[in-house]
Amino acid sequence: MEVLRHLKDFMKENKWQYIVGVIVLIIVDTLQLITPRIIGNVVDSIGSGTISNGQVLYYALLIMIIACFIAFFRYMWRIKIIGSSRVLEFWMRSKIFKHLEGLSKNFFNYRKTGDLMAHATNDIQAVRMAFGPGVIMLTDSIFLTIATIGVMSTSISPTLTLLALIPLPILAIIVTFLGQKIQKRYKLVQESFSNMSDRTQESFTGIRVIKSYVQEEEELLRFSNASEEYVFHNMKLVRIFGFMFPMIGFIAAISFLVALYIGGNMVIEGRISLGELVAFITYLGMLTWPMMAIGWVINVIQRGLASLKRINEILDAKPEVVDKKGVLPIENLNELAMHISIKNLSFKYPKSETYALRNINLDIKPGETLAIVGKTGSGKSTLASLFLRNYNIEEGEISIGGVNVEKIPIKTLRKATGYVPQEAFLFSTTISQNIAFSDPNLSFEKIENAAKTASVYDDIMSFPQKFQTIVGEKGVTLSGGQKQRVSISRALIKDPSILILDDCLSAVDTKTEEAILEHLQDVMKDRTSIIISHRISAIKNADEIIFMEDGEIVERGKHIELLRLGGRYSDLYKKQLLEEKLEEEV
Ligand SMILES: Nc1ncnc2c1ncn2[C@@H]1O[C@H](COP(=O)(O)OP(=O)(O)OP(=O)(O)O)[C@@H](O)[C@H]1O
Repeated sequence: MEVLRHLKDFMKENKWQYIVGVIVLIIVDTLQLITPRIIGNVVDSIGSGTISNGQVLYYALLIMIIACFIAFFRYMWRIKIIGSSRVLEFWMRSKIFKHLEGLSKNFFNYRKTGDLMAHATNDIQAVRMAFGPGVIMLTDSIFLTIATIGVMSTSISPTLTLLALIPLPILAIIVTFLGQKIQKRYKLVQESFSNMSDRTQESFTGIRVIKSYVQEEEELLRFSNASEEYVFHNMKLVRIFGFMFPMIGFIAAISFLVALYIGGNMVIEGRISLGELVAFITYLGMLTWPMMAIGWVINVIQRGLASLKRINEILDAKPEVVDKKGVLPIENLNELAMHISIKNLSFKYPKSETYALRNINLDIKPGETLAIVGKTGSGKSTLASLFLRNYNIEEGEISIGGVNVEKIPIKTLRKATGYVPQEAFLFSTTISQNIAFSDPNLSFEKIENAAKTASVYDDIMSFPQKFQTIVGEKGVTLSGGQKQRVSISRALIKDPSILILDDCLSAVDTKTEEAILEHLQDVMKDRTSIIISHRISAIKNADEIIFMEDGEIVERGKHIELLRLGGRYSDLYKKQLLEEKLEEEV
């Protein structure tokens, strides 16, 4: 089956678990069929007075031994089938996670995190249900139904079987129909739950904004609405369950009624024995479950397949940026001269019609610092992301030491690049682990030095737990500037050949910014730095400054040269000087 293509390896590895599980399940079903027969025979023997006390005890013990075997085999199929479905859940989760990690940045631009989380939870769970309880229900509904009906009609009475079974297909139809309704309502319950959780999380994350805008009452109302909606959908689900179970009981009761009335008459007429009627009624009771299972299994498998299709879509997505044929075996970027050259580079984002970069030409010699300034949306971050090969370059080229970056393994390039993004993202672990993210085995001395270079050492030492301070929700909330500096330390500890600071000093005051840049000059003296900033004070010492507008370089040169030019850069500088002066006066 096409839809199972991504599960081939799992099926190969676990095929025997399922085969053994299903065989054991069939053994259990068969054993279950023996007990009513024994009870029937005992009843008949008691009726005719042809059985002794010892024989009754013997049959009772036999039933007990069968029950023990059934218990043991039930344990076995549970381990084999339900256990394998849990392994499948783990296996799929790891596969999806690994696959997502390998996809290019563009994939995540168009997918909501919530949707990906849903695939990782609800969809995987639905597939697990199909491969666990689904397999059991399918086996039971096929085997138990056929075998029980077979035994009832061949060994007791085909007419009675036919008449007593008439209501049971209605049971299967009702369970199928209501099962679909339950799925729909269950989905609504899940959606309203996720909506309520989102609301709660957002309220607590934004509590400062809520309080400062005195929106507590309104927020409470919004939360109550979400909570009420959750209760409303849950009640609808409860109602359907409330209807379904008595309905099942009612239909099963009609079957019993038919069996008792017609079967009772047959006993009176001597066409079947009393023991056979007792066995028949027990078999009938056993049939209720597979009849319900038929209804459930259709839904469980339908849902599982739909989820598997959604998961397949993710697993079929191919990373857009990969090492192409002819990539050179460069393990360390330092094997190349660090001369970066950009020629006629133009770039459009995938699915975008407009150019984010137009005809960029640059030359950055080893050890030099390139600074990029410009209005928001002018293409600064885009240029930085192309150094990291987050996207494929379609027009023009970037080369390092004369080698086109497409010929350098992506891993080598990214390992050698220290990238600090605009939004400082820290993991919810210790500061020390955040800084040593690229290599957990780095010495503490290196971690300290990286923190010193990024001027965050004193801040860290002022926390009670120092470098062991947990960052984020469960720990200390770092200020924006502290986060930015920890994230700079994380890039510096890599000892990068190229350092890219993407407007990552915006939350740091001018003095600290100067201190960081001074330290960086020492650390990066033989390496290349690219600094993107809105603040001219941060970049005025750069070897080359480019001013970007609408994806183009509109001015370029050193600070002094650009001031002399009297263009956009010089205007921006004057504006910022004025702002600084005003701030000082205030
Ligand atoms: N993933 C994306 N898909 C499509 N267009 C994008 C994407 N990211 C950015 N853009 C567009 O590309 C242009 C350049 O964006 P970029 O982020 O490079 O600007 P920037 O100069 O770094 O801005 P800022 O200073 O505000 O960070 C903008 O018009 C932006 O809307």
